[in-house]
Amino acid sequence: MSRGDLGIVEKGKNDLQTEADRSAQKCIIVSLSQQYPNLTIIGEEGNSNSEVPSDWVVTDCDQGVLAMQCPEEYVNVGLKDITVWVDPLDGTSEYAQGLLDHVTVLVGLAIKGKAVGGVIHQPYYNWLTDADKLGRTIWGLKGLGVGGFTPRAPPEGQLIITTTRSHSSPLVQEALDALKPDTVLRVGGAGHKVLLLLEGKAHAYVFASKGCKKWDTCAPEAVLAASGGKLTDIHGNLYTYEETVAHPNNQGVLATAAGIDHTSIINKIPQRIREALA
Ligand SMILES: Nc1ncnc2c1ncn2[C@@H]1O[C@H](COP(=O)(O)O)[C@@H](O)[C@H]1OP(=O)(O)O
Ligand SMILES: [Mg+2]
Ligand SMILES: [Mg+2]
Ligand SMILES: [Mg+2]
Repeated sequence: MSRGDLGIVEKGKNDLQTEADRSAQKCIIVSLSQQYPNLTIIGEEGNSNSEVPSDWVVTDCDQGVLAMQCPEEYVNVGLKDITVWVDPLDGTSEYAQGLLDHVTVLVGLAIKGKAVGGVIHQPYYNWLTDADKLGRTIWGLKGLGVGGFTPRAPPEGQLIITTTRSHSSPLVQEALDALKPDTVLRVGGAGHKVLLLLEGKAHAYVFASKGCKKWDTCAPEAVLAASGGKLTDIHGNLYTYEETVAHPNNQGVLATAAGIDHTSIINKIPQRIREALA
């Protein structure tokens, strides 16, 4: 970004990759693989086993998190049960347009195919308002809770929905119309939208479209679940995250904040949309 050249590569229609996506992925994958050899890690930007500068490699752990009691159900988990899903830069389209606070870095942890843990790092949080306090890191583990931030409930008596700003379609709009929201917040990134749910700025995240992939939803799903919320496909089914699963989330995304009735929102999705995303 500061070099003035993002190194953009077009991977497909409305699907960019920048040098930041490539570099962040190398940093995360090399760091995790050095600390945990043989860990299965799947990153959005393909294989990244290349050399990286030594000061990119993270060799320490968060002592505050390590000091916590590991929930009983994870004590005996083996390395082969774990799949880590890395989205090194979520919200690339917005990043390329300079909407930097839409960007997050997502690391999701699945055990036997279930999304149970995740980190959502927002590197440019506060960039326009308080540059001295730039960035924040939110993590969650089902059974333990959310750290780095205190979730807040969305306002009662209204429905605020967050959705895509750069990947809309007539079907996406039709789903929103059916839900009759008071307000629609169109922002970039799956991580950013789930942060809006955690912050109490939106009640639901609705994306009745293909396009998101497993690395977009694994960490957000786990952090949201750790806070009491829920992320599923448009039919209300959980995605699974085992190593062999297909990457695309072809049945869309529907997520709700803690305390919001997920099923009642699912039930308002018109049949026509369900069939289109069957
Ligand atoms: N059609 C698509 N092609 C590629 N990526 C998509 C598409 N739709 C959604 N995504 C990914 O899901 C994220 C959330 O979607 P949206 O911002 O449209 O709500 C996007 O930032 C992008 O992740 P990424 O930026 O990591 O490539
Ligand atoms: Mg991408
Ligand atoms: Mg993404
Ligand atoms: Mg990405």
